[in-house]
Amino acid sequence: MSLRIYNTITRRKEEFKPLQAGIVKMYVCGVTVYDYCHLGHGRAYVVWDMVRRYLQTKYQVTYVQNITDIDDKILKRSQERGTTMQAIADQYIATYNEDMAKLNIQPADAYPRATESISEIIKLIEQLIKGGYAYAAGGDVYYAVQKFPNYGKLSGRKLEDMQSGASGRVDELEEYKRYPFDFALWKSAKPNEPFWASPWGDGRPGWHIECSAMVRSRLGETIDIHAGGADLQFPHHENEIAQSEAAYAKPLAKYWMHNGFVNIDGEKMSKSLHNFKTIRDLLCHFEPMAIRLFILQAQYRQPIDFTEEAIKAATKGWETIRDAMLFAKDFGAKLGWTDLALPSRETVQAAIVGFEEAMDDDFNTSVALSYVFELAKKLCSERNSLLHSGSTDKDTDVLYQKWQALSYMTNVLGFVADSPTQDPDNDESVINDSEIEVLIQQRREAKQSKNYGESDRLRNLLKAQGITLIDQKDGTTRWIRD
Ligand SMILES: Nc1ncnc2c1ncn2[C@@H]1O[C@H](COP(=O)(O)OP(=O)(O)OP(=O)(O)O)[C@@H](O)[C@H]1O
Ligand SMILES: [Zn+2]
Repeated sequence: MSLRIYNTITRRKEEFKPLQAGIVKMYVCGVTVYDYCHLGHGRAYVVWDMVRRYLQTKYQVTYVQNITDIDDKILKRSQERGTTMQAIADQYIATYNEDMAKLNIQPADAYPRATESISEIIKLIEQLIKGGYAYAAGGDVYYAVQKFPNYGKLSGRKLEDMQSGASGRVDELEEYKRYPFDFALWKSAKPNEPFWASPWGDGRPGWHIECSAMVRSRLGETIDIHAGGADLQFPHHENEIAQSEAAYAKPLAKYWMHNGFVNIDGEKMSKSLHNFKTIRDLLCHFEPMAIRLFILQAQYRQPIDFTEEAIKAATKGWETIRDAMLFAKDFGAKLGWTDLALPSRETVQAAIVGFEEAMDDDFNTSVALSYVFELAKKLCSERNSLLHSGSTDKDTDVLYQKWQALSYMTNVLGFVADSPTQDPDNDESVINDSEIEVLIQQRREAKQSKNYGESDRLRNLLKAQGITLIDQKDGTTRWIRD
């Protein structure tokens, strides 16, 4: 069987055929950097990492993921903290990288930042104005959605229906818009905001245009896979299509992929709903690979309900996989195994047929994991007999083949069994002073907005990491390490 991918734009599973033989160009929409990542973000990037790893077994993959470092939310956070947008962005890019490394997500081949792509963005906007798809008004530039006949082709929304369902209100900051669903490509500078010079005056780019410009500059006019969370289908990806396809008259991407949400009590985990668990918080209680397993137990398009019990259950599952992965390290010498390196696909091909069929069926990791568990349980039962009686009555060559197949599959799914050796003086799992200050500041903001649940959560989070807070009479907070 060959790989089939559910393509959001055609609404069906299609055989995957890259544009150019042997090569895959993949672009994933990245985070807006103004806070710690939560489990929903973790899911998105674990899923795209798994897709990338599986594609890497057959193709040469170039994976680009942008960083949105210009945005109202980043600006607001920088004003609250009395610092610059860049300082906020740098801080949360660093914490993003730390969290994702713990989940064993491979770094992207490039992480273009919006602030570093301004000239490409301006060029693209100029091209859209020239083509009659965009208009400048009052220092802003808007995309005229009615000029793009295919508007709505990804999300299946029609402008007529959207219009009858809309209240007709126009954002007061976008007063120059001619039509309610037009969207900003460039926003004129407001007082105390960072800005860049442009042919339309000082200002900053809108969100959607950055991805169109970065796909073009990093990967080209048409790419193989464009991916992101299901909430990005509309308006973000719809608008990216409108921009890029109007400018270059070519499809932006051949396959559009979208991951399902992590929900809590039936609602999307999100910062704005205050119902989120940060990856950092979860890593205080759970092993990173248990979180990775929790995410991959579901097929990537299905919703996942977050509960602590479900991650506890995934922890048990992970321990079985981990012990089986470590089988060769623990017993290989005793059994006379000499080659403990990761096997090639050719070596294990016959033993991974079911696993690959599941992965070929739109990356069905839920079924693929059943093949991992089948082998892991067998290896763990041998592990028990080796631990208790010091020997096994099984054919050691057969056991070796099982271990090789398991190693191959777990590697494709991105699991690592060895906990990284830690230098106690440079232990990333120990919260550092600046991270403590950030959490104290967040707690102060939570208290100011009378969100006492959140302020208690932050106090407990710090307590769990051995940090005790002492509130002072003057409103400041001191802290000590236990
Ligand atoms: N609960 C979730 N489940 C799965 N994916 C999510 C979830 N929340 C965000 N994502 C995905 O994470 C990626 C980065 O999201 P982004 O930084 O834009 O945050 P966001 O969607 O605004 O999150 P929030 O709603 O919490 O502010 C996007 O692809 C988004 O779809
Ligand atoms: Zn994007």
